[in-house]
Amino acid sequence: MELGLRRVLLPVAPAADDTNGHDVVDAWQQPRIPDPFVWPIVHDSSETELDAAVVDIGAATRGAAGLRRAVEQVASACEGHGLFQVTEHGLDPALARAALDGAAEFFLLPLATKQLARRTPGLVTGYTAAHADRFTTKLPWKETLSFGYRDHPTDSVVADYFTSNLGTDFKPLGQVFQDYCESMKEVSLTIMEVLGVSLGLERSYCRDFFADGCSTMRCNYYPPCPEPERTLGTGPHCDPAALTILLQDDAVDGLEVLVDGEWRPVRPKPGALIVNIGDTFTAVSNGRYKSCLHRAVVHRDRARRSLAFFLCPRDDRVVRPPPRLAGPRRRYPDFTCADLASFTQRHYRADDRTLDAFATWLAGGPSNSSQLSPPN
Ligand SMILES: C=C1C[C@]23C[C@@]1(O)CC[C@H]2[C@]1(C)CCC[C@@](C)(C(=O)O)[C@H]1[C@@H]3C(=O)O
Ligand SMILES: O=C(O)CCC(=O)C(=O)O
Ligand SMILES: [Fe+2]
Repeated sequence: MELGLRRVLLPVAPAADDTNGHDVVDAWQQPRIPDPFVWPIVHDSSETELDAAVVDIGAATRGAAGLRRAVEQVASACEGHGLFQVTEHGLDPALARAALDGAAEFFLLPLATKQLARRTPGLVTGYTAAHADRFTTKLPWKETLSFGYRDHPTDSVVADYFTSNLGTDFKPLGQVFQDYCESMKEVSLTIMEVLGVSLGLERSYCRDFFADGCSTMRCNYYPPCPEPERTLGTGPHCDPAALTILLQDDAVDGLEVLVDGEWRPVRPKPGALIVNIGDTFTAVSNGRYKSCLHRAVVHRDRARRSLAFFLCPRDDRVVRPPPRLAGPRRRYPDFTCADLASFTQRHYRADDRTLDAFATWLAGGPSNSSQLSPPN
């Protein structure tokens, strides 16, 4: 879907603070990766693909038998590695294609244009090139564009984000992502119904908990890499959100999940969406469901794009397990997603132990700032 972005005029002069951005996009052209992109340890990928359950979410909404099957599948997946695939989700394939193509077009624009939406320090939203504005080591081999989504009766927050940050030339792309986020929100709430039932809760409990939530959409662009074995597109981590719905280029894999000490590639069924549990839902389930530990690898000769929709509750909603799940022992302290976002964006680089580090921080843990300031 050609969105005519190529005719977007460059701003007069790039801003002075864009050196990192230029250094990064220049790195994409080098024959060897610059040192800041070298990750000290990059474990090999397993030959064994992840055996991810394929959940027919459409059948789950049509009757008791479909719901029962879906509940069994998600319970088993979420008590294990925390990832499954969904089919019959209702996402219009043309809209999915338009979103992937639109993201592809955006990332091919001149850096100065992309930096019109550069990330504001302390926030998730905005454009970044390899997070070079935040970190100086273990830089991820990627560019990202992230923006917020919440349902609103009259505002189109995503469409407005694109036009207000990038200009009216981006109105068509903004509308594509507005429509995409609305679809993702509905799919995620349907999945939340199944997750709620699987935890023995009222079918509406989790849907209601997240219905007025504030979500984040992240577009990832992973350029071809001359030394893919020495770096990572996205390092090992658990998503801080409650649930992530990932759409990737059908033909270019890269997502991997740690299972039994192996990094197992995720090969989605064509048309399926990949879903993983995040830290916030681990807390809601009082530790019963596992936040999926995953990473993204890059390729020598192929670019890759992925669209991640992160479902979160309203910023100020207190995250705690319902009484039925709280039981005698609480695994995590009460928190809000505003606290968690502040932690990951200001104090700590989300990784494979974000939730535990966050709980320690909340409890006034080690004041040793070097332990919590973003590692360079
Ligand atoms: C809350 C978030 C922080 C990150 C984006 C996200 O919305 C969910 C995933 C997080 C992240 C991808 C985990 C790995 C490290 C990270 C720095 C990255 O590689 O992008 C994380 C994101 C971030 O911008 O901090
Ligand atoms: O690109 C991928 O496959 C994974 C991206 C991811 O994990 C993230 O953005 O949180
Ligand atoms: Fe992730």
